[in-house]
Amino acid sequence: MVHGRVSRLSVHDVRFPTSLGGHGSDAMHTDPDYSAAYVVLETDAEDGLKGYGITFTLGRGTEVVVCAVNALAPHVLNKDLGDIVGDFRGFYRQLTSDGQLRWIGPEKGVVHLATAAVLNAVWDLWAKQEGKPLWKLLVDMDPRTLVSCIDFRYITDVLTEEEACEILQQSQVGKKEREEQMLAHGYPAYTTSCAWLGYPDATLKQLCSEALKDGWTRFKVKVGADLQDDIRRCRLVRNMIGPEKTLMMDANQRWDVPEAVEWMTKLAEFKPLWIEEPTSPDDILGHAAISKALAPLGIGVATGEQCHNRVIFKQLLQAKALKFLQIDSCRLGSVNENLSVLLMAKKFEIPVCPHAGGVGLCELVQHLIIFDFISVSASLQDSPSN
Ligand SMILES: C[C@H](O)[C@@H](O)CC(=O)C(=O)O
Ligand SMILES: [Mg+2]
Repeated sequence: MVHGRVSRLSVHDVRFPTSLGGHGSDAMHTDPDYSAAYVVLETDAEDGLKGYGITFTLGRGTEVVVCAVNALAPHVLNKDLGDIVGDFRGFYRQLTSDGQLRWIGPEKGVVHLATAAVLNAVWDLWAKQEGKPLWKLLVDMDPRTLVSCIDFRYITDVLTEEEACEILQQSQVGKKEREEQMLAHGYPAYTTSCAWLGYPDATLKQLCSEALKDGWTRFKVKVGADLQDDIRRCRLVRNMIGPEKTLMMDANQRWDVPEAVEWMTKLAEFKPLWIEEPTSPDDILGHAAISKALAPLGIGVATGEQCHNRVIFKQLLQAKALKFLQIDSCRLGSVNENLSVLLMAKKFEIPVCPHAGGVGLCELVQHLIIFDFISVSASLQDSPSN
């Protein structure tokens, strides 16, 4: 039973100098310092449990997110945890509808990243008080309670609360077996760690051969800055991993729409499963055009790590703009909003392959994707997450 009144919210600016080694670099983020706005919630409960929540940021961006978290703090402080999670939809809406802060959103950008950090901490505290990891808290929750955490505003044209409940009800079949499967074998993953854009070929080769030895079968390569470099690097990786293993490419929003099609046509010989973020994350119709053009080449479009909210995901799905949907545990408004996107993806039969390239993201998103497999999608087809 959840209990306690939130007595303290602290937020820390945590940064790692990853840019020094080119770790995490891509065609748009050439000097990323992996960072996080790190929120800690304390309550007056005697158990002494704390809720920890983060949002992923890069370097100086963290300062701005920390300010936004502090601006949201009054919504959480002195609130009863039972009241928060008892009306989680209302609490989500309270945070995202702050009459002064929503002007700098709404439900997007810095203020939404801050919302994610705060709500991630609330979910963490709830799970800890229940004595379960987050995925298990979600898996064990009855469908009605689960959907009561979701704000359906702006998405009822594609997913109503009733439909969401039906999806969850239908997926009750085989749930126990899928949970056992996850506990025994885990969730399939891919690696991006061999082929950040700032790595010289020698590093790429060494990391790729180590990853092969470690048993990795799916590899993502950063592309988009220079075509000749991309051809050389993709050839190198494809030759090392062989024709059977999976290769993905990620352009991190570098191209215009026609450029994306042209560039990927030249990289098609390396047989990528997907091209990730080929263009602006806001360009829904652009993604749709790229998807249509690349489908005959067997290349799907993946996107989502910088997708602002459920509304943009809704439109990407409606426009058939993506073949792989990449939720991000800290970009959307935490678990609450991610639940709505998982359910929409199920309705459109699009596999979810979470984004996790960033500090803390792998640790967070594994809870969402394990829940997705057990309680929503019930499928591992086309679902490698990193
Ligand atoms: C800046 C980040 O490292 C970004 O490149 C991560 C990413 O796009 C991914 O993992 O995918
Ligand atoms: Mg990416």
